[in-house]
Amino acid sequence: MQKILVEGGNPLNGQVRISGAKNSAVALLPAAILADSTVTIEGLPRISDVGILGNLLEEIGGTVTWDDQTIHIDPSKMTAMPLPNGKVKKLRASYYFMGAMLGRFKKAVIGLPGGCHLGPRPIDQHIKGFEALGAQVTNEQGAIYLRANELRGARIYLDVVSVGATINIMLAAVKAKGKTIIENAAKEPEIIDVATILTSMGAKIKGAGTDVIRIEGCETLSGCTHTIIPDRIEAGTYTIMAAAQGEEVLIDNVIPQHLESVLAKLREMGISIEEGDEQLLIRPRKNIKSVDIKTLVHPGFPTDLQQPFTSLLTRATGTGVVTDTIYQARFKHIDELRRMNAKIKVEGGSAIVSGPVQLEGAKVKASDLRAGAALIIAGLMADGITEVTGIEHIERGYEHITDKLTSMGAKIWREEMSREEVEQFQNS
Ligand SMILES: CC(=O)N[C@H]1[C@@H](OP(=O)(O)OP(=O)(O)OC[C@H]2O[C@@H](n3ccc(=O)[nH]c3=O)[C@H](O)[C@@H]2O)O[C@H](CO)[C@@H](O)[C@@H]1O
Ligand SMILES: C=C(OP(=O)(O)O)C(=O)O
Repeated sequence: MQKILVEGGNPLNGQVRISGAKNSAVALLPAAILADSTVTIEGLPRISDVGILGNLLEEIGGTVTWDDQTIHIDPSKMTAMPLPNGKVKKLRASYYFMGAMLGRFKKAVIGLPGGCHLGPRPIDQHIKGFEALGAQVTNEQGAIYLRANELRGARIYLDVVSVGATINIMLAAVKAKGKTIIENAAKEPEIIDVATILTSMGAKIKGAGTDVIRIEGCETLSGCTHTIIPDRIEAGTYTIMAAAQGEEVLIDNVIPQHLESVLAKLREMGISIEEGDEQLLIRPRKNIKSVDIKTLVHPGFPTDLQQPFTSLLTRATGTGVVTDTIYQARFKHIDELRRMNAKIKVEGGSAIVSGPVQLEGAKVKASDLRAGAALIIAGLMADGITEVTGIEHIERGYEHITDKLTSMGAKIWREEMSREEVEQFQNS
C-alpha cells in the first residue's frame, strides 16, 4: 500500500496535459455492450475505474485489447452473465452495466454500485426509467435483477436531475421499440459524449445536452471508433492547483466552455485566465480574495470541484461560504484540512472558510477521490511535508498525478507504507 508525500511551497510552472474524462469513459465502455462488432475508444485515461470496467467487460465474455490509451472491445460473444458481487462494488459506474445489458439482452443482474461515499446515493430514478421501459426490477440481497420481455419506448420525467439515470436510460432506450423521451435530463458534457458514441453506432438520439432527450429505438447497433472528451474535472483540479501555487501554468487539452462556472469564480478571486481553443493559461496573483460557491447541476459549479476549491479558499483573504446542493454531506475533507491549520467551520450544510492562513504539512487521509485532490492542493501550499493516505481513491480519477505535478516543479512522490502505517490506516 502506498501513500503520497508532498513538500509544499514549490511554485508550479509549465504545462500539463489533461487526460480523457473519467465520467465519460466509465459510460463509454459499458455502451460497447450494445454493439454487434468491435468498438474502439481512443484517448482513455488509464485510471483504476477504467481498468475495472475493462475487466468486467471480459467477465461477461467481451474480448478487450488495449493499445496505450485506446481500447478495442469486441462484444460479439458477450452473454448476460450475472454480476451480483465482486468488482462491480468497487466503483459507481458499474451501474451502467444495468442499462447496457438490459438494452442488449433484456436482462441483467448487477450488484449495487460502490464509488465515493458522499452521503446517500440512491438509484431510484434509474430504476424508475427501466420500469417505464417495461423492465421488472427487484433488489435481491444487494443486487438489482432486471428482466423484460421487450423494451418499449416511454416518456420518462426524472424527479431529480441525475447524470447516471440520464445515461442509464439512454443505454437501454436505444434498443427499445419506439420513442423514448427523457424529461428533466441532466446536461453534463459526458451525456453528450455518450450520445455521440451511441449515434456513431447507429442510434437515433436528439437533444443530448438539453433537458429533453428524444431517442428512437433501433434493432441493431454496430461497432464504431470514438474519441473521448477531455476530463473537465481533472482540468478544473489543475486549474485550481495553478491558482493555488502556480506562477504560469498552461492547461492543455481542455474544453474551456465546460468549465465556465469555475473560471468565473477564479476570475472573481483575482486570478488571470486566458482561454484558447483547447488551452487555459493561468497566472495567479499573490493576494486573492474569497468568494462563495454553490454547487449546482451543469452548467453550474460542479460538485466534483467543490472539495479542491475549498483548499484554494484557505489562501484567499476574507470568508468564503461553500454550499453543496448536490451532496449536502460532501465535507469529509474538512477535518483533514483543519489538521493542516485551515480555519473552516461546517454550519447548516455549508463550509465557511476564513483566510488567508498558512497551511502546515500534516498526516492526512483521503476519504474519497476529490477529498484526495483537495489534500494534495493543500499539501502544495503548505509549509513542510504533507502525507496523504487513502490514495486508492485518487487513483480512481487522476492519471499519473504525481508525474504531472513533478513535471511542473512540484515536489511530490509515492512511498510504500510501513506495516504499522497500514494497520493504523485500516483501523482509522
Ligand atoms: C460516474 C459519474 O459520472 N459520477 C458523477 C455522477 O454521479 P451520479 O450519476 O451518481 O450522480 P447523479 O447525477 O445521479 O446525482 C445527483 C443527485 O441526484 C440524486 N439521485 C441520483 C439518482 C437517483 O436515482 N436518485 C437520486 O436521488 C443523488 O443522490 C444526488 O444528490 O454525477 C455526480 C453529480 O454531478 C458527480 O458527482 C459524479 O462524479
Ligand atoms: C463522485 C465521483 O465519482 P463517482 O461517482 O465515480 O464515485 C467523482 O468523480 O468525484
